[in-house]
Amino acid sequence: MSYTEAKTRYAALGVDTEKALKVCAAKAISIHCWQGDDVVGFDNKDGGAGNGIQTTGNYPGRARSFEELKADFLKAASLIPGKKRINLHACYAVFKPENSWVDRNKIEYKHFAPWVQFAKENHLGIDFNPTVFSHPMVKDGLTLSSPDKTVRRFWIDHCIASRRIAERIGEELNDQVLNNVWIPDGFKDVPADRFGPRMRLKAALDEIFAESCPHVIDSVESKFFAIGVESYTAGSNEFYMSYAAQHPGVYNLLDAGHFHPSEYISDKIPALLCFFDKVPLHVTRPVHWDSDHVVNYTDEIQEICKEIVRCGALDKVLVGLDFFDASINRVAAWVIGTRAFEEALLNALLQPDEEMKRLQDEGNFTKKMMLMEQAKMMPLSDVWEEYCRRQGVPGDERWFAQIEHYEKDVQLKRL
Ligand SMILES: C[C@H](O)[C@H](O)[C@@H](O)C(=O)CO
Ligand SMILES: [Mn+2]
Repeated sequence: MSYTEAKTRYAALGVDTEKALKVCAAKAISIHCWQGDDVVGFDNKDGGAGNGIQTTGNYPGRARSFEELKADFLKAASLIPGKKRINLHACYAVFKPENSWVDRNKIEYKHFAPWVQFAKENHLGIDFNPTVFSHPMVKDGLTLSSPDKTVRRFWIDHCIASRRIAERIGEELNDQVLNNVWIPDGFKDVPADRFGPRMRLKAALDEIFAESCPHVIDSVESKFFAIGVESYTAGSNEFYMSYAAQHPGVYNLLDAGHFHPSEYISDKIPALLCFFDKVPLHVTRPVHWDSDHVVNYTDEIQEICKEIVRCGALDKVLVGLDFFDASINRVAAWVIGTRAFEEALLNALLQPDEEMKRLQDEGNFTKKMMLMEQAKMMPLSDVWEEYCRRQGVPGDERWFAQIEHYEKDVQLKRL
């Protein structure tokens, strides 16, 4: 079927494909830089991801420097339709002879100015994160909730420094920058004290968020469990949700992989939208105990996008991606995951939502179900191809040939 025929088919359901194409293209997706190098960063050359975070796989061609990461990111971006931001972690500070290495509690805007230049050159927004892992100051698995004052001080100073950097990035780009705090703190086994670490974390957050940063949107990211912290995490969902509810301007970030395996963030989005004017997300694909597989076009990704659209919340839900897979080509992983999200977003924009809501409110659940099922059979792929054509990227699997060439000509030469 051609786009013109698809347009007519959708119009019969009351769906305007032209509007969907425009809205989809305007929604910015924050693409995480850390997929390109297995969350290693530039501030700890001999180290890798650790102390609360783990990447598995040994596929060749990992980006090892600022130049390589930028090149890989641009290659991926050239194959992805839609508006893009780049999500940076503090461990991606760019150290140069004139801006030599400093520890994380001493980082400054100058270490990220090269990223801002990159963003300006490529029309990207930027988001930011303090890096509270992969560092010797993670003591006994704890950071901001540690009983050791020196440990807490180090990480509070790092988070304050990160927030100031995010503020300056926002000033430079004349934009709002999401600055998201995630910490790995928790216990493998049943804790003797669950309250103390959370009270220390609460006090640390109060210090971190004390300064006014008008260009920063603050968020805190909960996690239910991880390998090595199976029994308890200090930053649980209830903890951060309550913190955000009491601190206007701080938001509870929902990571799709950080909940009980049968809990879905698609249902949490409309719940939070009843109370918060922003809902930041980490879109990822959980598989059993792992929270960070590459996003695919799954039922839950489709539901997440449907909720964003149905709630009229495209401006309120801040979409960031969060996956890292070192077992496949890392640039392809970016492209597959981000395109999958874009496909799901376009699909969500093509649903006959008004009609289905009306049927639900009238109690006509039979017809609502019929329409919901019918919508699954609509010619999404023709609209997708048209979207990609207008965005100047391949609509079908032909993008992959470009990755194969890039792998051969660039990535494999890094060995
Ligand atoms: C690198 C990210 O900050 C990290 O993935 C975090 O967001 C997370 O989800 C940890 O599981
Ligand atoms: Mn996350």
